[in-house]
Amino acid sequence: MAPPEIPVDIFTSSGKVSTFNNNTGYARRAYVTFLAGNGDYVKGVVGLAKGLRKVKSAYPLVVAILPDVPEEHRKILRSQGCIVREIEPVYPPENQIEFAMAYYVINYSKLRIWNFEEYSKMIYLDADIQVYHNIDHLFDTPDGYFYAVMDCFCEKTWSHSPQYSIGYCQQCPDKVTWPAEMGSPPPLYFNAGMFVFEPSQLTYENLLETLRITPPTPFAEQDFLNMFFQNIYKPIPLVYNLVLAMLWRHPENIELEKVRVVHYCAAGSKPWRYTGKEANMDREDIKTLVEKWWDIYNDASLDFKPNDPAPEEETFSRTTVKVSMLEPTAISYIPAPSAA
Ligand SMILES: O=c1ccn([C@@H]2O[C@H](COP(=O)(O)OP(=O)(O)O)[C@@H](O)[C@H]2O)c(=O)[nH]1
Ligand SMILES: OC[C@H]1O[C@H](O[C@@H]2[C@@H](O)[C@H](O)[C@@H](O)[C@H](O)[C@@H]2O)[C@H](O)[C@@H](O)[C@H]1O
Ligand SMILES: [Mn+2]
Repeated sequence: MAPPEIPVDIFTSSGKVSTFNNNTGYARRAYVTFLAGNGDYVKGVVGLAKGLRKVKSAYPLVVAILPDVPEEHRKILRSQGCIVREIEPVYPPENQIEFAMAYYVINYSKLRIWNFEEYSKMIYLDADIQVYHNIDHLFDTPDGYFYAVMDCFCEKTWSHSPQYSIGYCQQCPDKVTWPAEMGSPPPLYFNAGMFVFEPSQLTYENLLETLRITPPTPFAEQDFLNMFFQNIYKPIPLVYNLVLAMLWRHPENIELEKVRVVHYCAAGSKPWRYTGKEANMDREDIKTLVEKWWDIYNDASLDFKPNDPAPEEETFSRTTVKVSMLEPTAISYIPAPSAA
């Protein structure tokens, strides 16, 4: 029996939300990203910080950095208004696994963000993500669930998986149905480049304890998080994390003008490394999305100014959206407000 419908107020606003500050409410919300190494991903974080400012997000950006991030990069991030938090690495148990990308092994360190207990709710964003329309309303989703966008299994990076071998993808479950002889279809699976979560010491300890006894798999912490949060995972609309491969794998599922968040995760699509030479990188939509990223990155008016006014009170239209809390196995979307 479906649980009762829980009316949920989802604010749609022109990008500003009042942030009352009695330490129990909105003030304990933040975006968080992850930065490792002394390479060029720091450009991704600067772009993200400026993008959130452009859409007038009411919340700060915390950057969880590994010890190997150089002081010069830390200064750049602070100069852009980021809250820089050094974390210790997290390594998976000893393994012979071949990760889909060798560097994925460092992504387990993302798990430290569950320990940021000074925040009641956070939205994690990869550094290769850009936010083009305000998504602050996602902080008002009901607590107790893990919200993220469903991934796609059609790229070669999935060639290790049974889904890929039979051409099955959750983005089009009727195209190739899951054969009965292979048991039940895989549970809904999210892309771990963006998710809405609640930091908690208990969850953090459970995560690390479970990791110690979980053999690593090709998509590293993304596979692990999907397994760990399987029973409370709630899919949210694709507009909140456009995995670029969706543009050529499932164009029928995408209305680009409505997309709020773009995830530059396809091979060759990192804007700061873009050459246009890899497969699909010569597409007009990809070129436009890379240009849009650079427009924000190069826009000096979006640089942090220390005396930037705190987001002022803003009237916002409040819509009450009934979100039936169906079991995670059924796709229950939080309808996306119309693009701002
Ligand atoms: O050298 C690196 C590689 C990755 N990352 C961080 O780890 C995340 C996940 O890696 P990536 O986005 O490249 O994986 P993809 O989404 O492309 O599979 C990045 O977004 C960054 O936040 C980083 O800081 N430095
Ligand atoms: O360490 C595992 C990574 O797994 C994910 O990236 C992959 C995965 O989503 C595939 O499904 C896509 O095909 C691929 O393009 C994409 O790069 C996350 O975006 C990243 O943050 C990180 O967790
Ligand atoms: Mn990414």
